[in-house]
Amino acid sequence: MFSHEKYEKKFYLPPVISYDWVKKESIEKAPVWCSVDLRDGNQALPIPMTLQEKLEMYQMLLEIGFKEIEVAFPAASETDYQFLRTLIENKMIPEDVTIQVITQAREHIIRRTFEALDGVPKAIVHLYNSTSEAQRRQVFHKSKEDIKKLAVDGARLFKKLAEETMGDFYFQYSPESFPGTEVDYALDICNSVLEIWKPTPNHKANINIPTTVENAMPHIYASQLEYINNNLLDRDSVVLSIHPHNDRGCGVCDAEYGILAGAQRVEGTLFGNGERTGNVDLITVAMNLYSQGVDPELNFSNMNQICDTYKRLTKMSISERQPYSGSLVFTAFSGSHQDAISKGMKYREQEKMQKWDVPYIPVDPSDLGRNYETDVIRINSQSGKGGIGYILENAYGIHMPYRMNEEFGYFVKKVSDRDSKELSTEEIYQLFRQQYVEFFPAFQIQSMKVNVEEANEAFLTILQDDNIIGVKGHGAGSLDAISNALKKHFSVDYDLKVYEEHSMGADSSALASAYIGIQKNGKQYWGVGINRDIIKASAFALAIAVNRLLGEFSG
Ligand SMILES: CC(=O)SCCNC(=O)CCNC(=O)[C@H](O)C(C)(C)COP(=O)(O)OP(=O)(O)OC[C@H]1O[C@@H](n2cnc3c(N)ncnc32)[C@H](O)[C@@H]1OP(=O)(O)O
Ligand SMILES: CC(C)C(=O)C(=O)O
Ligand SMILES: [Mg+2]
Repeated sequence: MFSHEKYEKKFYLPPVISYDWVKKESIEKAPVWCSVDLRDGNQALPIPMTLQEKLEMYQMLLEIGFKEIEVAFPAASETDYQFLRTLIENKMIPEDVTIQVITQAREHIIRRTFEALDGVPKAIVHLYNSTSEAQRRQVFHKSKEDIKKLAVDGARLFKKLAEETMGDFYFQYSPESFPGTEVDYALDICNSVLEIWKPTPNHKANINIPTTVENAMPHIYASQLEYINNNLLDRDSVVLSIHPHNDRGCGVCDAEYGILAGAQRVEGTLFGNGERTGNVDLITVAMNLYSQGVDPELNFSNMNQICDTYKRLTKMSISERQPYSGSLVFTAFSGSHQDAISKGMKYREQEKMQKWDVPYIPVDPSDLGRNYETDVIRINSQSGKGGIGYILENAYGIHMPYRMNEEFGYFVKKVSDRDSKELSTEEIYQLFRQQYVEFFPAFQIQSMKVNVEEANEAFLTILQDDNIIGVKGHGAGSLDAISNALKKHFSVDYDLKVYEEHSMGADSSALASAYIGIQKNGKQYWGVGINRDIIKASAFALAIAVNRLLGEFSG
C-alpha cells in the first residue's frame, strides 16, 4: 500500500546548531578530492570491474587529476586484492598520488588488508563500521559501548599492523550510517579513534562523515558537520572528509554545504555512480566551482572521452541531463533560448568578451571539449528563427534577411511538427535550398546578358513549360532591367522591397549569395541566388521570388 504513514522523520540534530556555515557565500578553494569509483562505485555495479578495467579506470582518474583514489576493498575479492598488488608491484602510483583502501572493523579483514598493502609507498587505510541506532539494534545487537569498542579495537589493530607492514600509512575512520547516528555519539567514536591514532599536523588522520543513506535536507547535514568540525580532537591534525550519497537527490548540495561547514575533503565518483542512487557526482561539484571562477584542480576538458570510457568500463549509462556531462546539457531546442544563445554568442564575439555570460549556457561547452555546431542548437518543432538562422549561418555561411529568416523558421518548425522529428543541419539546409534556391515551378533562367551601355538592357532566356523563351527589359540598373523583363513577360507587378547580398567566403573566387524579397498586396515573396557573379546571384534570387509570387497569383 502506498502510505506515507509508514514513515517518519528520523534524523539527529547536533546538541549545538551554530549555522555559521550559512553566512558563507561561496567556496573559494577546491577541496581535496578522493575518487571512490574503484570501491564504492565498483561495489554497486551489477558486474564489478575486472582487473584490466580497474587499471583503465585508474589511469583515467589519474589523467583527470585525482591525487587521492580509493582503489579497492582488498578483502572483498581476489580481483580487488590483485589490483592493489598490481599497482604496488608495478610501481604504478605516482609520487604525488595517495591510494586508499577500505576495511571493515573485523580482525581478519583488517589483517588481509594490510597484507595486501605490503610495500606500498604511501596509502590511506580506511576503517569503517556502522554506528546507527537502527544497525546497532537490528544488525549488530550491540550497545553503544560495544560498537565504539569495535571501532577502537580496529583502530588499535591498524596502528599495530601499520608498524609491522612496509609503507607510509595514513588512517581514515568513517562512522558508517552516520545519518542514522546520534551526532554526539558519532563524534565520541571519532574522537576515541583519534585518541588511539594520535595524528599530528605533519601526519594527519582523516575523519570521514558519510551520508551513507541520505535521510534529511542538506542544511541538517551541514549543521551536523559544523558541530563535528568544532568539536573534533586535535583539529589541526585531522582532515575532515565527507562522503555524500544521493538518496534524496541532494548529494551535490550536501557536498557544497558540507564544505561550507568545514569539510576539507570530498569523496565521490564520476557521474555519481555508487550504491543505490549513487555517490555524489564529483564532476558536478568540481564544475560548479569552475563555473564560479574557482580552479577545481581537476580537468574535464576531454568530457566526451571520459563519458565513453566510463560507460564502457562500468556498463552504466549517463543521463542526457547529467550536469556538465549529459549529451543534452548544452543543447537548446526551444526557440527563445536559441535566439538568446545565438545573439549572446554573436555579442561575445563582437565585444571580444573575456568572461563567459552567454544566456542559457552556464559554462562554455568548448571548455569540456563539446562542439558548438552539433551540441548547442538543435532544431525541432519547438525551435525558432534565431536557432534556425544560427544553424545556417554557422554551418553554411548563410545570413538570411530578418523577415525571410522568420518565414523559413515557421516553415522548418512545421516540417518538424508534421514529421515528429528533429531535423539535422543537413536537412535544414536541403529545405532551405528547396524553398529558396531551387524553386522553379513556373520558369527557370537559362542564360542572361545585361548591356549596361544600352541603358541597362537585360536579355534573358528562360525555360518555361519545356520551351526556351527569350525575354527582355530595360531599367535603372541591371537588376531593375531583369525585373522589368520578368514583369512584362509574366504580366505581373510587384515591389522590390529587400535586397541583401554577401560573400560566402574570404577569397575573391568565393561564392556570393543574394537575397531578394518582392512584395505584392502587402505579402513578401523570397528568393535566394548563389553564384560567383553577384549579378547572376541577384537575378536567380529574383527569379525564385517571382516563381513564388506566380505560384500564388497564376490562375
Ligand atoms: C556503506 C558502504 O559502502 S560500506 C562498504 C560495503 N562494501 C562491501 O561490503 C563490499 C565488499 N564486501 C565483501 O566482499 C564482504 O562483505 C566481506 C568479504 C568484506 C565480508 O564478507 P563476510 O565475512 O561474508 O561477511 P558479511 O559481509 O556478510 O558481513 C556481515 C558480518 O560482518 C559484520 N560487519 C559488517 N560490517 C562491519 C564492519 N564495518 N565492521 C565490523 N563488522 C562488520 C556484520 O555484523 C556481520 O557479522 P556476523 O558475521 O557476526 O553476523
Ligand atoms: C564506508 C563508507 C564511507 C561509505 O561508503 C558510506 O558510508 O557510504
Ligand atoms: Mg558510500
